[in-house]
Amino acid sequence: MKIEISQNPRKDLVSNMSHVKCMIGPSILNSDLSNLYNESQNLLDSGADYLHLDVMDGTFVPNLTFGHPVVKCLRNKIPKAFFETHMMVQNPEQWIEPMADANVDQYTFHIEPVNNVPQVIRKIKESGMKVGLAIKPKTPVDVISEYIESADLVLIMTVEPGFGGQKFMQDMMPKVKWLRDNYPTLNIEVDGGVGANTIDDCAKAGANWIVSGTAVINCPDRKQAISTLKSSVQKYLS
Ligand SMILES: O=C(CO)[C@H](O)[C@H](O)COP(=O)(O)O
Ligand SMILES: [Fe+2]
Repeated sequence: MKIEISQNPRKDLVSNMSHVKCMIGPSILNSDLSNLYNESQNLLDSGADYLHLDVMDGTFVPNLTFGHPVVKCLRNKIPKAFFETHMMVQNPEQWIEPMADANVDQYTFHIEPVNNVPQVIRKIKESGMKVGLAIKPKTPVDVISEYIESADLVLIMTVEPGFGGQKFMQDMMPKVKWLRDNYPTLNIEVDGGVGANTIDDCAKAGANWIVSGTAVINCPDRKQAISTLKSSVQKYLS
Protein backbone atom coordinates (compact mmCIF):
# COMPACT_ATOMS: atom_id res chain seq x y z
CA MET A 1 0.00 0.00 0.00
CA LYS A 2 1.36 3.40 -0.97
CA ILE A 3 1.38 5.88 1.90
CA GLU A 4 0.51 9.43 0.86
CA ILE A 5 2.55 12.11 2.57
CA SER A 6 0.69 15.38 2.88
CA GLN A 7 2.28 18.20 0.89
CA ASN A 8 3.50 21.38 2.51
CA PRO A 9 2.01 24.16 0.29
CA ARG A 10 5.25 26.14 0.71
CA LYS A 11 7.59 23.20 0.02
CA ASP A 12 9.13 24.55 -3.21
CA LEU A 13 9.66 27.95 -1.69
CA VAL A 14 11.33 26.46 1.38
CA SER A 15 13.66 24.15 -0.55
CA ASN A 16 14.75 27.02 -2.80
CA MET A 17 15.96 28.92 0.25
CA SER A 18 18.97 26.67 0.79
CA HIS A 19 21.21 28.53 -1.69
CA VAL A 20 22.97 31.82 -1.12
CA LYS A 21 20.74 34.20 -2.94
CA CYS A 22 19.37 37.63 -2.29
CA MET A 23 16.29 37.71 -0.07
CA ILE A 24 14.53 40.87 1.03
CA GLY A 25 12.33 40.54 4.11
CA PRO A 26 10.52 43.64 5.28
CA SER A 27 9.86 43.95 9.00
CA ILE A 28 6.25 44.83 9.73
CA LEU A 29 7.20 46.19 13.18
CA ASN A 30 6.60 49.83 12.34
CA SER A 31 3.71 49.26 9.95
CA ASP A 32 0.07 49.91 10.83
CA LEU A 33 -0.40 46.81 12.97
CA SER A 34 -4.17 47.34 13.15
CA ASN A 35 -4.05 46.51 9.45
CA LEU A 36 -1.50 43.70 9.63
CA TYR A 37 -2.87 41.50 6.84
CA ASN A 38 -3.17 44.30 4.29
CA GLU A 39 0.25 45.69 5.21
CA SER A 40 1.84 42.25 4.87
CA GLN A 41 0.12 41.48 1.58
CA ASN A 42 1.11 44.88 0.25
CA LEU A 43 4.77 44.20 1.08
CA LEU A 44 4.63 40.82 -0.68
CA ASP A 45 2.95 42.43 -3.69
CA SER A 46 5.75 45.01 -3.66
CA GLY A 47 8.41 42.32 -4.13
CA ALA A 48 9.22 41.09 -0.62
CA ASP A 49 10.73 37.58 -0.65
CA TYR A 50 9.65 36.84 2.91
CA LEU A 51 8.07 38.47 5.95
CA HIS A 52 10.21 39.19 9.03
CA LEU A 53 7.93 39.07 12.08
CA ASP A 54 9.43 40.65 15.23
CA VAL A 55 8.29 38.84 18.35
CA MET A 56 9.22 40.65 21.60
CA ASP A 57 8.38 39.53 25.12
CA GLY A 58 9.11 42.65 27.21
CA THR A 59 11.87 40.77 29.08
CA PHE A 60 14.66 40.00 26.62
CA VAL A 61 13.99 43.43 25.10
CA PRO A 62 12.20 46.42 26.62
CA ASN A 63 9.28 46.24 24.20
CA LEU A 64 6.26 44.06 23.55
CA THR A 65 4.78 43.12 20.19
CA PHE A 66 2.77 40.00 19.34
CA GLY A 67 3.03 36.23 19.61
CA HIS A 68 1.92 33.03 17.96
CA PRO A 69 -1.86 33.73 18.03
CA VAL A 70 -1.37 36.76 15.78
CA VAL A 71 1.15 34.94 13.57
CA LYS A 72 -1.32 32.05 13.16
CA CYS A 73 -4.13 34.40 12.10
CA LEU A 74 -1.82 36.05 9.59
CA ARG A 75 -0.76 32.64 8.25
CA ASN A 76 -4.41 31.69 7.73
CA LYS A 77 -4.82 34.72 5.48
CA ILE A 78 -1.40 34.40 3.78
CA PRO A 79 -0.85 30.65 3.30
CA LYS A 80 2.08 30.74 0.90
CA ALA A 81 4.64 33.37 1.92
CA PHE A 82 7.83 32.48 3.80
CA PHE A 83 7.45 33.59 7.42
CA GLU A 84 10.49 34.20 9.62
CA THR A 85 9.85 34.97 13.28
CA HIS A 86 12.63 36.97 14.93
CA MET A 87 12.29 35.74 18.50
CA MET A 88 13.48 38.48 20.86
CA VAL A 89 12.42 36.45 23.88
CA GLN A 90 13.99 35.25 27.10
CA ASN A 91 13.00 31.61 26.64
CA PRO A 92 12.97 30.73 22.93
CA GLU A 93 12.38 27.05 23.65
CA GLN A 94 8.94 27.88 25.05
CA TRP A 95 7.54 29.16 21.76
CA ILE A 96 8.86 26.55 19.31
CA GLU A 97 5.76 24.35 19.23
CA PRO A 98 3.21 27.19 19.07
CA MET A 99 5.14 28.85 16.24
CA ALA A 100 5.46 25.55 14.37
CA ASP A 101 1.71 25.13 14.82
CA ALA A 102 1.29 28.59 13.29
CA ASN A 103 3.20 27.26 10.24
CA VAL A 104 6.20 29.50 10.66
CA ASP A 105 8.97 28.59 8.21
CA GLN A 106 12.00 29.85 10.04
CA TYR A 107 12.49 30.35 13.76
CA THR A 108 15.31 32.81 14.40
CA PHE A 109 16.27 33.10 18.07
CA HIS A 110 18.86 34.97 20.11
CA ILE A 111 21.48 32.73 21.63
CA GLU A 112 22.33 35.16 24.49
CA PRO A 113 19.76 33.95 27.08
CA VAL A 114 20.00 30.27 26.09
CA ASN A 115 21.93 27.69 28.15
CA ASN A 116 21.65 24.79 25.74
CA VAL A 117 21.75 26.13 22.17
CA PRO A 118 22.10 22.69 20.46
CA GLN A 119 18.95 21.51 22.25
CA VAL A 120 16.93 24.50 21.01
CA ILE A 121 18.28 23.97 17.48
CA ARG A 122 17.30 20.29 17.60
CA LYS A 123 13.78 21.06 18.82
CA ILE A 124 13.24 23.67 16.10
CA LYS A 125 14.34 21.16 13.45
CA GLU A 126 12.18 18.41 14.91
CA SER A 127 9.22 20.75 14.70
CA GLY A 128 9.87 21.19 10.96
CA MET A 129 11.10 24.78 10.95
CA LYS A 130 14.39 26.20 9.70
CA VAL A 131 16.82 27.56 12.26
CA GLY A 132 18.17 31.10 12.47
CA LEU A 133 20.76 32.11 15.09
CA ALA A 134 20.72 35.78 16.10
CA ILE A 135 23.29 37.82 18.01
CA LYS A 136 23.04 41.27 19.57
CA PRO A 137 25.62 43.97 18.72
CA LYS A 138 27.70 43.34 21.84
CA THR A 139 27.95 39.56 21.26
CA PRO A 140 31.14 38.54 19.45
CA VAL A 141 30.57 36.63 16.25
CA ASP A 142 32.87 33.71 17.07
CA VAL A 143 30.49 32.70 19.88
CA ILE A 144 28.18 31.18 17.26
CA SER A 145 30.87 29.36 15.23
CA GLU A 146 30.28 26.05 16.98
CA TYR A 147 26.58 26.08 16.06
CA ILE A 148 26.75 27.37 12.48
CA GLU A 149 26.96 23.98 10.79
CA SER A 150 23.56 23.06 12.22
CA ALA A 151 21.86 26.38 11.41
CA ASP A 152 20.21 27.65 8.23
CA LEU A 153 21.00 31.30 8.80
CA VAL A 154 22.86 33.69 11.09
CA LEU A 155 21.33 37.07 11.93
CA ILE A 156 23.73 39.88 12.77
CA MET A 157 21.80 42.64 14.55
CA THR A 158 22.79 46.09 13.31
CA VAL A 159 20.88 47.87 16.12
CA GLU A 160 20.18 46.95 19.74
CA PRO A 161 17.08 44.76 19.42
CA GLY A 162 13.80 46.17 20.69
CA PHE A 163 12.71 49.01 18.43
CA GLY A 164 12.40 49.90 14.77
CA GLY A 165 13.74 53.13 13.30
CA GLN A 166 17.15 53.13 15.00
CA LYS A 167 20.47 54.13 13.49
CA PHE A 168 22.38 51.46 11.57
CA MET A 169 25.58 50.29 13.31
CA GLN A 170 28.20 50.25 10.61
CA ASP A 171 30.70 48.72 13.04
CA MET A 172 28.82 45.39 12.81
CA MET A 173 30.03 44.92 9.23
CA PRO A 174 33.29 43.16 10.21
CA LYS A 175 31.13 40.42 11.78
CA VAL A 176 29.27 39.96 8.49
CA LYS A 177 32.52 39.94 6.53
CA TRP A 178 34.10 37.41 8.90
CA LEU A 179 31.11 35.11 8.44
CA ARG A 180 31.11 35.48 4.64
CA ASP A 181 34.87 34.83 4.45
CA ASN A 182 34.61 31.73 6.60
CA TYR A 183 31.23 30.38 5.48
CA PRO A 184 30.79 31.19 1.77
CA THR A 185 27.43 29.42 1.47
CA LEU A 186 25.89 30.60 4.73
CA ASN A 187 22.73 32.71 4.68
CA ILE A 188 23.69 35.90 6.53
CA GLU A 189 20.94 38.26 7.58
CA VAL A 190 21.22 41.85 8.78
CA ASP A 191 18.49 43.63 10.71
CA GLY A 192 18.21 47.18 12.00
CA GLY A 193 18.50 50.53 10.27
CA VAL A 194 18.93 48.97 6.83
CA GLY A 195 17.76 51.09 3.90
CA ALA A 196 18.95 52.77 0.72
CA ASN A 197 21.79 54.57 2.53
CA THR A 198 23.18 51.54 4.36
CA ILE A 199 22.47 48.59 2.08
CA ASP A 200 25.74 48.90 0.15
CA ASP A 201 27.76 48.39 3.34
CA CYS A 202 25.73 45.26 4.16
CA ALA A 203 25.95 43.87 0.64
CA LYS A 204 29.66 44.55 0.34
CA ALA A 205 30.33 42.75 3.64
CA GLY A 206 28.43 39.71 2.35
CA ALA A 207 24.88 39.85 3.75
CA ASN A 208 22.30 38.16 1.52
CA TRP A 209 19.14 38.19 3.68
CA ILE A 210 18.09 41.77 4.25
CA VAL A 211 15.57 42.92 6.83
CA SER A 212 14.31 46.44 6.34
CA GLY A 213 11.56 48.02 8.42
CA THR A 214 10.98 51.75 8.42
CA ALA A 215 12.97 52.35 5.22
CA VAL A 216 10.45 50.24 3.29
CA ILE A 217 7.30 50.90 5.36
CA ASN A 218 7.66 54.69 5.24
CA CYS A 219 8.66 54.86 1.58
CA PRO A 220 5.80 56.08 -0.65
CA ASP A 221 7.01 53.63 -3.31
CA ARG A 222 7.63 50.34 -1.48
CA LYS A 223 8.29 48.49 -4.73
CA GLN A 224 11.11 50.88 -5.51
CA ALA A 225 12.52 50.64 -1.97
CA ILE A 226 12.64 46.82 -2.14
CA SER A 227 14.08 46.85 -5.64
CA THR A 228 16.88 49.24 -4.54
CA LEU A 229 17.84 46.85 -1.72
CA LYS A 230 17.78 43.88 -4.07
CA SER A 231 19.91 45.52 -6.76
CA SER A 232 22.60 46.41 -4.24
CA VAL A 233 22.85 42.86 -2.87
CA GLN A 234 22.80 41.30 -6.33
CA LYS A 235 25.71 43.54 -7.36
CA TYR A 236 27.93 41.91 -4.73
CA LEU A 237 26.72 38.29 -4.87
CA SER A 238 29.07 36.17 -6.92
O1 LIG B 1 14.37 43.40 15.09
C1 LIG B 1 14.07 44.56 14.93
C2 LIG B 1 14.20 45.52 16.07
O2 LIG B 1 14.70 44.87 17.18
C3 LIG B 1 13.48 45.01 13.61
O3 LIG B 1 13.42 43.92 12.73
C4 LIG B 1 14.27 46.12 12.98
O4 LIG B 1 14.53 47.15 13.85
C5 LIG B 1 13.65 46.60 11.69
O5 LIG B 1 13.29 47.90 11.70
P1 LIG B 1 14.19 49.09 11.10
O6 LIG B 1 14.61 48.70 9.71
O7 LIG B 1 13.28 50.26 11.14
O8 LIG B 1 15.38 49.24 12.00
FE1 LIG C 1 13.93 41.91 13.59
